[in-house]
Amino acid sequence: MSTPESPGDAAERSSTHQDGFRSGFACFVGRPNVGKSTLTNALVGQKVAITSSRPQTTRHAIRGVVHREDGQLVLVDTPGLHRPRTLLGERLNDVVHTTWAEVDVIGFCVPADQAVGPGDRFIASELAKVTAKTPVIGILTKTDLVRPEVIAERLLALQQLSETLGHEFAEIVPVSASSGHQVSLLADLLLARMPPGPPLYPEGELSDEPETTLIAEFVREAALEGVRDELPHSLAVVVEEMTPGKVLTVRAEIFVERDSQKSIVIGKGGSRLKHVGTEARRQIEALLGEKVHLDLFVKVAKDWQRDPRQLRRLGF
Ligand SMILES: Nc1nc2c(ncn2[C@@H]2O[C@H](COP(=O)(O)OP(=O)(O)OP(=O)(O)O)[C@@H](O)[C@H]2O)c(=O)[nH]1
Repeated sequence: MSTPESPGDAAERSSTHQDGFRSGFACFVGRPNVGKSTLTNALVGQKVAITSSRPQTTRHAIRGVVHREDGQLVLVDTPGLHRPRTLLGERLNDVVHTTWAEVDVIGFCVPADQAVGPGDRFIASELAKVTAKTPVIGILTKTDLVRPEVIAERLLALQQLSETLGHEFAEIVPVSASSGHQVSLLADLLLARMPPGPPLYPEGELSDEPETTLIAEFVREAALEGVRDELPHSLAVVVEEMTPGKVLTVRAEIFVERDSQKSIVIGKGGSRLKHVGTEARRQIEALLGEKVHLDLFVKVAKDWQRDPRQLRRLGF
């Protein structure tokens, strides 16, 4: 993983690409759990965003890069937009708004297995404030979960959201990230909205997210596994240190809000934490392509979601 090349490098590189090459940024918006991260992964073809069956797990704008013959699509994965109740909630919404203002196209995701509702209309009205000029593609996700008649019904309901959006959708497309149905069509439609330009990232780059952030997300995902009901959103992970050696040693701290949560994460005699470590280590090794020794520590940071100082320390 590296930073994008400098503009000079990009200009030089463009001469080796054919005319008509397009490149730019896209992001997906939608209620929590509608399948934005899964769709990002399906488009990129490798696990970069964190998926989970619980809402609000994507906290960072993780980028995946789709490399194609005719263009390059940089995908920005935002947190779920929600009505803010805590400082963390407000910060997450700011991240979303900033992202919308910067991208070339927005994919508005609505799941096929649920009716269009107030949550979707809320997002459409938020989008209306920012996206008068940005094309919005309506995406019906998870089409594998419902019958064709339902898909038709939902597509109609999705189209009607354009009234709240204030302008027509640039396209409307049903997809399934799980089966792969129409995923490459979606890539075509997104790419068509990119301006002409050279690749922004070297070939082979899939994610611009710093490795430490991805590693922290792997640990967080493993720590939440099986105890999501007890620890919905009160868990944060910071990678404190990565020390090269015979094996790379990674030291990470898991922050919880209360002592009771600390014992849940650790488990009887440390058994759960050990399992979390094994699971996260497997993913980190796959990411880095080398053997890793993972040291995990669990700490209590009281009410970190409401404390600006702690939020900064935890990277928000
Ligand atoms: N059957 C089916 N399930 C899907 C599909 N896409 C996503 N899912 C499931 O839906 C759940 C939520 O998916 P995510 O990709 O995490 O959703 P998200 O919109 O990124 O969620 P947040 O990060 O909370 O905003 C997961 O359990 C996925 O496995 C799909 O195409 N078909």
